[in-house]
Amino acid sequence: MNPENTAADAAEKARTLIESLPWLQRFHDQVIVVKFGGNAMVSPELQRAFAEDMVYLRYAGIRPVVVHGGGPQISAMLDRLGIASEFRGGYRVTTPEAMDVVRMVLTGQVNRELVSLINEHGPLAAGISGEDAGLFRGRRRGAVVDGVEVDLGLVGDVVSVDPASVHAQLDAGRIPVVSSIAPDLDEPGQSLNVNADSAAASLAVALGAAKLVILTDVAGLYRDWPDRDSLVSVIDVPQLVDLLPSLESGMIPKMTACLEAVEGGVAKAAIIDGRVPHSILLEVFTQTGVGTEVVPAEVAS
Ligand SMILES: Nc1ncnc2c1ncn2[C@@H]1O[C@H](COP(=O)(O)OP(=O)(O)O)[C@@H](O)[C@H]1O
Ligand SMILES: CC(=O)N[C@@H](CCC(=O)OP(=O)(O)O)C(=O)O
Repeated sequence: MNPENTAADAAEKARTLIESLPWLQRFHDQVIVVKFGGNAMVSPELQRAFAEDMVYLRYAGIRPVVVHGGGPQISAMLDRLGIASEFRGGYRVTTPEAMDVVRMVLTGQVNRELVSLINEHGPLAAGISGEDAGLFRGRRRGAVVDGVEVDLGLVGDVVSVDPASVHAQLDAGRIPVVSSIAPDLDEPGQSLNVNADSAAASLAVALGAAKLVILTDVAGLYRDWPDRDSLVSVIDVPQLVDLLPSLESGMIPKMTACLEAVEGGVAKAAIIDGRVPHSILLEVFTQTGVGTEVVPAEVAS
């Protein structure tokens, strides 16, 4: 082996490590809410890398909070059970029969799997359903599709958050892993299906998070989807408000969530490619970040 190459490699590694110093300082003891989308958790390797990243953030002195999705996993279970389901405006039309499956898959399956993957590194993760300890309270919502109001069934928005249970886990040094189900404020005993991007934004605001990071299965937001040359690296709130009506399907709840988070005081929301292992480490610890960042107007201008 050439000793000069070895020295150059070592210098490069040291540069990469030291580049993280300002971010370690910036995010020390800060909450970062990470939304892990169902489409980003498609392989065991990606799930494993995600669990490692959460443990890495925790030992780097950051307070990660995970909110997970599971849309494809819910669809697969509904298919197996022969229950029809469709998406309107990016949201799943949820019948009472489908609601039982949504809750079973999110809280009973996906949440458990993520908790146990993180806990392979030590007893760090604690699963919390949005229904536990009054964490979320929801209200039914519809959607407007092509100018027409659509009934989504048992789909809700989070209208209030009591973050005490999440704070308690964070203060105990744990990594909370949250599923996006909310009790219906208007109908006791009824649960609502909340889009996980939207639940993550509500939680990020309530926790006063420094950042919301959404992992999905594309490199970020494309201005002219599906034109791969139109990836947006930074967009501010007024620009996003202008763009939102032209967006389609899964990007509608995602970008609405980023908007709500930043308008609610979260300094930055990022959409990044969860198919790239460890992409969140690059987003948190490097100057340039990856994917699309949503920032308040005064930061971008
Ligand atoms: N403008 C856009 N930019 C990027 N992706 C888009 C856009 N419009 C629609 N999409 C679609 O949104 C999908 C991501 O949303 P979704 O499937 O709900 O992901 P997740 O399960 O991570 O929440 C992408 O895979 C892509 O097909
Ligand atoms: C209302 C609504 O659409 N809820 C979602 C909840 C899961 C989710 O958001 O999962 P992803 O993040 O993987 O898309 C659903 O039923 O699929």
